[in-house]
Amino acid sequence: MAGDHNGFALKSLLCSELSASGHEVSDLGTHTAEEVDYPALCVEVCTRVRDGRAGRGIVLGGSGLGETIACNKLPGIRAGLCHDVWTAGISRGNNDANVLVLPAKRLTDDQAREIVSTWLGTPFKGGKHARRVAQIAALEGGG
Ligand SMILES: O=P(O)(O)OC[C@H]1O[C@@H](O)[C@H](O)[C@@H]1O
Repeated sequence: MAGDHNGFALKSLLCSELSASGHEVSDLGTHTAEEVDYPALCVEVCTRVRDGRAGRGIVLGGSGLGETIACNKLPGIRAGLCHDVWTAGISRGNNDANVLVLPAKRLTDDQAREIVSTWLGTPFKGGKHARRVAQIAALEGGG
């Protein structure tokens, strides 16, 4: 997990709670409320997901838009910006998202907890969605 200055507080809360519930969690920063640039934090998370050191990644920002754009620049990363439980379920079930991006400025703690829980607990549906995920992956080579 990682988050910029906008996501720092919620990220710290979620890290603690996920750890307490038995998940193995790495907090990759930022560790203060001081303003930071988020792209490098996205790379830290996504690199671990790509090389298998992490099963999933979670990134928090203000809107989460910049983080989503940055994460999806890395081949093999399918980052979904999720505002609610519905989009969390779609991003996993249909898109096999391996990175969850949360808009910290628009979520209560409880909303964030519900989104993360749904996202972690929803399996990929496969079938026609696997075909589409493969078509997306092919775009990484220039289409
Ligand atoms: O808070 P500032 O630095 O203005 O903007 C950073 C935010 O801009 C958005 O794309 C990202 O979600 C990031 O958190």
